[in-house]
Amino acid sequence: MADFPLFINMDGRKVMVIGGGSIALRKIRILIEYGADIRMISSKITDELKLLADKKYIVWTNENLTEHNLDYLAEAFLVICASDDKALNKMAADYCQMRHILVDCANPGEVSDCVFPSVVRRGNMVIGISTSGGVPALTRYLREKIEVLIPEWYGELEIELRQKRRELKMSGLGQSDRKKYLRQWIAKEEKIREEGKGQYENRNEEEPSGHGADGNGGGGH
Ligand SMILES: C[C@@]1(CC(=O)O)C2=NC(=C\c3[nH]c(c(CCC(=O)O)c3CC(=O)O)Cc3[nH]c(c(CC(=O)O)c3CCC(=O)O)/C=C3\N/C(=C\2)[C@@H](CCC(=O)O)[C@]3(C)CC(=O)O)/[C@H]1CCC(=O)O
Ligand SMILES: NC(=O)c1ccc[n+]([C@@H]2O[C@H](COP(=O)([O-])OP(=O)(O)OC[C@H]3O[C@@H](n4cnc5c(N)ncnc54)[C@H](O)[C@@H]3O)[C@@H](O)[C@H]2O)c1
Repeated sequence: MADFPLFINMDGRKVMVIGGGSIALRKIRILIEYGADIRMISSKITDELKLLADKKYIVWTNENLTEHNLDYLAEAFLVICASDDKALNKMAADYCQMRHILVDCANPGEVSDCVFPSVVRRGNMVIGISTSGGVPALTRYLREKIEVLIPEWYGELEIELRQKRRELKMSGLGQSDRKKYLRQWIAKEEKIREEGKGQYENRNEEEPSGHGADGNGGGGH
């Protein structure tokens, strides 16, 4: 059965990552972009992860998870099982499921409530792509296709539309009128940006700080 796509506010949510290898690093890099409160448990970790711990992006517990210290997981919102010890990953996943803690296991065939999608991100606008764990290479392939269709300026457009929507709500217009105006506004603003592409890109060069479209969260993993 296909997975249900649910967009979760991860700001300040506790995530426990088990393992300190390449998969843990990949997941942690993604989670940092969404403000999660990241903990990692593993006695051996990569240099990049050590650097992230030193810079306080993550809190590192320098020991291995065992059946005796599974309570490290107790307060987590999400647990990522990314150790190379399959039996340990399974034990941790079972512990989490008993307690209704979300769990994502990096190994195929293990207990998993969720997977990481591939992401096209333009500011607050997020497109998540997944094959429900089936073919990650297809997920990436589709991400690369969709990225071409959605220019960076959609992030800025979303911020402008947010304000417009607020104004429309305060104007006392009914919902169906608001919907009509917003759709017209989106089409108009999109056209302006598409037609003035060159000009628009130059404008961004003059204002390197930009206006909130902070790019793609999916690439390079
Ligand atoms: C989206 C992305 C996010 C991220 O994690 O970075 C992601 N995988 C990405 C890329 C990718 N991963 C792999 C390849 C090589 C091709 C291949 O081998 O297939 C490529 C493609 C490439 O890199 O070109 C290897 C791989 N991946 C998994 C396994 C285990 C298995 O299933 O066997 C193996 C085999 C390991 C082995 O053979 O040892 C499993 C998972 N990978 C997932 C996510 C979840 C399901 C996503 C979905 O529903 O589609 C899940 C279940 C993990 C989870 O639980 O979250 C990221 C795209 C980022 C981007 O946009 O560029
Ligand atoms: N999801 C994916 O995309 C994907 C891709 C490749 C591999 N995998 C699977 O994910 C797992 C991790 O892969 P990797 O490349 O990061 O491996 P890795 O060898 O780079 O890292 C494994 C880490 O697990 C740690 N570890 C081992 N036992 C532990 C314990 N009891 N408690 C805490 N940490 C412990 C090790 O110290 C090490 O840091 C593997 O089992 C692999 O098959 C998943």
